[in-house]
Amino acid sequence: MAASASSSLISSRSPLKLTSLSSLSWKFPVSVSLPRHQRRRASQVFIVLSMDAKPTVLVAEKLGEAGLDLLKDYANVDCSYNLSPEELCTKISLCDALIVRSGTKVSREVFESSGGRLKVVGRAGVGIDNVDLGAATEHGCLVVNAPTANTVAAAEHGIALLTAMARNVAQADASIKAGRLFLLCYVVDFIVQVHENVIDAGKWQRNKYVGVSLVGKTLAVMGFGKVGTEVARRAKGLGMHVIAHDPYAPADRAHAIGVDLVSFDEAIATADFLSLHMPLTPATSKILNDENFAKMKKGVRIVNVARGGVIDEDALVRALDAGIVAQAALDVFTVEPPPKDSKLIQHENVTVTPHLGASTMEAQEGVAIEIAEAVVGALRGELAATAVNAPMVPAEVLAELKPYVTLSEKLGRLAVQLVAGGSGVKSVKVTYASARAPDDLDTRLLRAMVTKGLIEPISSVFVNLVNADFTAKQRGVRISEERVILDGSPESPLESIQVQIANVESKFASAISESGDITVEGKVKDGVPHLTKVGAFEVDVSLEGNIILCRQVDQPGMIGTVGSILGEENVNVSFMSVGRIAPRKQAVMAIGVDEQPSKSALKRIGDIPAIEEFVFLAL
Ligand SMILES: NC(=O)c1ccc[n+]([C@@H]2O[C@H](COP(=O)([O-])OP(=O)(O)OC[C@H]3O[C@@H](n4cnc5c(N)ncnc54)[C@H](O)[C@@H]3O)[C@@H](O)[C@H]2O)c1
Ligand SMILES: O=C(O)[C@H](O)COP(=O)(O)O
Repeated sequence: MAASASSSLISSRSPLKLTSLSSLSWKFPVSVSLPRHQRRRASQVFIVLSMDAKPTVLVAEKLGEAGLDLLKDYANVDCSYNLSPEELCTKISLCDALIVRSGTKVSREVFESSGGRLKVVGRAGVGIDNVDLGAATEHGCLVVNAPTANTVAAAEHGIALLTAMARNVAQADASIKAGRLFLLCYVVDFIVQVHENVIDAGKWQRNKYVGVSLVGKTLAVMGFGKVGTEVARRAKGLGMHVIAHDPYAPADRAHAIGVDLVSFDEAIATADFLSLHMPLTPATSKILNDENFAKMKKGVRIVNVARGGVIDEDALVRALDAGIVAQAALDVFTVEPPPKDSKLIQHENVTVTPHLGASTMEAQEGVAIEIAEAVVGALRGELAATAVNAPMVPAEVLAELKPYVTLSEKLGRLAVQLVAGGSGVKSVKVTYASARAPDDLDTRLLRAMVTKGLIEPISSVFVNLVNADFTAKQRGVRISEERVILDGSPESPLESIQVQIANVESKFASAISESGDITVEGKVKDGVPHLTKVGAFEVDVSLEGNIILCRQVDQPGMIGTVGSILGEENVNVSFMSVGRIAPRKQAVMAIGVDEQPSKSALKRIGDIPAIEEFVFLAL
């Protein structure tokens, strides 16, 4: 860099306090109701809500009491079950959060109908296939789930179905009861006596319901995640030989419990029993189909407590009829509830339950607490550990990155305001200088906040961690990241962050660095973000309030001249700093001001003969 760039801090006053949120009206989300300058100050990493009124949480499916109590401590809770899609769309515009289980479709229309107010969708359970994640992300709505509390319940239900199927428990039970019901038709005692013996004998079908043993049989667990692992553990306890297929599971985790990971084809070809525990994704949709049933051992038995859509249900009926599949035990269906005349449901070799995998008292209490905590945390602006459509940043990492999060957003905000009207921002580079190893610094949050800073001042879009990448892409802004690895102590996560906008003109020519890009750089000093470089000029001004940048010929009295104009205009100066190339040559003066100076004040500054250019930047 050509500039030797000495930098001097001239004056410092107490930094600005953030605008209090308490005055903000609850009914209007901050992103809609506030003047932009207030909104910026109030924004948090994630979600912005006022603090003087409670948010509203719509609970659209039955949730355990403990979870409801937690929600009620923080929010107005509207428990409205069995809403039609239209009713849900109508209600949602009055809600900040929505909690569902698997029975409610949270479609694109729901997000569109929310008018931007819906900030969190909480899925009280694992599967999020009923939530349109793409639409949630586009609308900046966080989706959180409760991924752990029902794992054991689902695994236990899988084992219950496995054992019940192998021993025809459901069929035998239904057969005995059906026989007794038939009896009610007979009114004459005498006839009843006679027929009872006949019918009971007919339904007491000990030969028909001879089952198969589990011990020594091969169980293929398809999807070796939380539930699959618990099923495998339990099946080992039943003396089964357990293999698993999961393209993403680490082999050592499987080995640790005596399970071999095998290919899909090997799993389906060798299994006596298949237990399905993968999520429903485009890759797993109808993964058990005619072609794959044909590869299975004749007489295979299948348990599904994952999602109905992973089986081609018509193909399963064909495989059952052909005897390829001896039996199936299903808790989940492509359409829930399935049609009454479904051939699959009616099939005598099929055992069904109405999506009961997670339905134990214990699991439902656990899920309710897990989701209520996640939703309340998200509404408070905390990063959720169970976020589905945003990076999960552990609380301790977040605490450490907090000032850099603010710095990133403000640098983005400054950089974009330096762009001359008419030049489109297309290419932005963020450079992180740090002594930390690259894998020891998660920059996703910082990138998202630079994006927020870049996009919010020039659009009406509310950008947060959820929709930052999507929004940038949609606007054709390419954000690249670079790491500069410094020597020294990796104690603090970052030394500096630089934001460069390429191929644009600047309304403040001095902001263009040697690379030809608008360049601003900042550091965190004593926990406070500072602007430390503009173009080639080193400055030092705390990033609070607003900033005036002036380029001037370095000469005595400039600070006093500008300072007195601002004083006369009742504008409070918080910081002043001059970065110069060499004494008496070009210099950039950065002035931190609490208030926005009037047009006349700015004109008076511009009229100072030594000032060659200046710009006012709102933070
Ligand atoms: N019936 C119920 O009430 C009930 C209850 C809990 C969970 N579930 C469902 O069970 C499934 C598993 O839940 P979980 O909590 O174990 O989830 P999980 O994310 O912990 O595990 C899913 C596993 O599937 C694996 N996987 C992904 N694609 C795969 C593929 N193509 N082939 C094989 N494996 C693949 C993943 O790597 C992961 O290890 C989910 O669909 C969930 O919705 C149902
Ligand atoms: O994905 C899940 O968590 C299970 O399928 C449970 O769904 P449910 O909450 O509707 O019982």
